[in-house]
Amino acid sequence: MTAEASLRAHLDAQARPPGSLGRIEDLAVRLALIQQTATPRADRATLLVFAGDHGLTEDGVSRYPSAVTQAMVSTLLAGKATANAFARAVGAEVVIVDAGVDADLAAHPALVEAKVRKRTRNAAREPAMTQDEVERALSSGAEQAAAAIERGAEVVVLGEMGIGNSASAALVMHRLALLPLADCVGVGAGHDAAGLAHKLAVLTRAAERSDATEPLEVLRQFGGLEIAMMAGAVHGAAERNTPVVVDGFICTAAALVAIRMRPEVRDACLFAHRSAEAGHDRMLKALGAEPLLDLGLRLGEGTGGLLALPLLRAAAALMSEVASLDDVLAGRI
Ligand SMILES: Cc1cc2ncn([C@H]3O[C@H](COP(=O)(O)O)[C@@H](O)[C@H]3O)c2cc1C
Ligand SMILES: O=C(O)c1cccnc1
Repeated sequence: MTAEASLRAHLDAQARPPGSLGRIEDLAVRLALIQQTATPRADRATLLVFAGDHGLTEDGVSRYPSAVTQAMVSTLLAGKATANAFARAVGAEVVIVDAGVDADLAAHPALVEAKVRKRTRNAAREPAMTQDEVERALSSGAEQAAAAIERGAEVVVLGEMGIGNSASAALVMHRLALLPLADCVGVGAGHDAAGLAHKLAVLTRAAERSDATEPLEVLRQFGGLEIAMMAGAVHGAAERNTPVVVDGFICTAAALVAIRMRPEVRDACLFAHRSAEAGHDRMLKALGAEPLLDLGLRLGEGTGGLLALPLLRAAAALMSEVASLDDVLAGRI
């Protein structure tokens, strides 16, 4: 019997009708296969929020100014952002990683200083990163995942904060999912119709600048420092048999890069939710992923990933805490 078949047989023998927990059973099996144990665990979770700024904001791709990134990083460090509230609600450690915020940030116990540079270059005019920068961001992201796992995390949840990053993610999706740019661009943090049309026009110019389709080059041309670090974190977690929870649109674009670079890491990725951002559903389909939740979220920061954590914990508990029907019927409980 394969590992998967024996895990399924274990669930089928439990004191309930076989298959009665639907996709929670699939999730339990996935967790066991990723962690390579019949008794997976998801109690200890770390949310890594990667923060970075984008040169593309110079051309007005976001409704909000770049300075909001730094302001939200301060808010996350003060424990007052939505991600902090959700992390407390579900029980998860929060670590903020400065991947490329366009400001000098004061030291803080919850802040990891990993700045590769202050913001990316403007991808509408030139490659967002150099080869050296993109490689440093990837390896730093892997190091952050490794450090969280070293501290005891059984699950890594990815999140991001970076004004303009839905534009960068749309370009990445366009090139790696091979979908028309208009199908990849959405309102992000909240454009009106004119703002969305302008964003598409700027990104059309960016896309005309390079015909890259190879994942590392797409990341270098169009990505962000926080997107590259999240891709590296997917690699770092997968290498350590640790499930990595993928949040919304921007996070999924990073996972797409990570998976196109190393297809085997797909197995470690758990897709938390279907974002309301236009394009996310198509990107999930391109990855063959069916997310756990569909709540109309479009925030980022890892908020959707945190909301999926209780499902992971229930699925892990299912594997090890439920009696078999044989034991129940034989009066052994
Ligand atoms: C106050 C505020 C808090 C946020 N938290 C996450 N995002 C989200 O919005 C940004 C992406 O949208 P765009 O590409 O349109 O700028 C990212 O920072 C993402 O995490 C926020 C956005 C804002 C304005
Ligand atoms: O889906 C997301 O993660 C998202 C959507 C819009 C803006 N920021 C994040």
